[in-house]
Amino acid sequence: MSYLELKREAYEANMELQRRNLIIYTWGNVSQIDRAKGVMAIKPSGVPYEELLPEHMVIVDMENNIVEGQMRPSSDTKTHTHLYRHFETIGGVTHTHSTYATAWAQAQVSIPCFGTTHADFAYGEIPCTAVMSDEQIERDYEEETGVQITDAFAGKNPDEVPMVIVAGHAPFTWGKDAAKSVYHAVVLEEIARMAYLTKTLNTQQASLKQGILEKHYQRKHGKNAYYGQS
Ligand SMILES: O=C(CO)[C@@H](O)[C@H](O)COP(=O)(O)O
Repeated sequence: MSYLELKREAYEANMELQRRNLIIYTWGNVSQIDRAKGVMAIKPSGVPYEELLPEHMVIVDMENNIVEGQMRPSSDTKTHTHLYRHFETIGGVTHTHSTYATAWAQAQVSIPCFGTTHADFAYGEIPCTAVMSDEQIERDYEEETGVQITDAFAGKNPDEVPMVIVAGHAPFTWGKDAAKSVYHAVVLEEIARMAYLTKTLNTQQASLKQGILEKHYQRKHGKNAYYGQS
């Protein structure tokens, strides 16, 4: 894929985020990697989506060096590259401050799997990362955000749970490409909203036990259903 094509795909995914109403002003960002070239295209920092153009996307290598681009890459660049270096099957990363997923992140609570809608897309709970130490924050907040995410996925398969909420911050999602990572961001926001409403209904948690929901995930993904492709 040429840099132009990579920029175009990352650009289209960023615009889909806005079309899906997951963006306020310049919040959030989407990237896509070209693993053969060892670079990603990512949204430039602080540019309103209404003014964004494909040529504004910044090409960055996995050591966070700007390879091509006139603008400063997203302030979350180091988190994106950390995820690409550690989750070797992913091709796209999305970060938003979408309301319900961010509320769970601020509450520092993992999102339980209450039903099959959630289980269609994630195996078990959607983890919330541990709270970062002051030393981590002072050292390098964005890189350490990536560390907190990969630590939260120790023993987990990122293809089975293509989403996470970062304690005190907001969600990150991923997928086989930028478009799929945006799809997972939209799904996560709806799952987070449903889970919040389920909790506020203050009913005894439904009798659906986790085992049934995890079997539901395996049944759906085992049949390689559309949403089974991460
Ligand atoms: O999480 C944050 C800031 O806390 C970012 O997502 C900003 O909301 C967007 O930053 P840029 O991508 O424009 O640098």
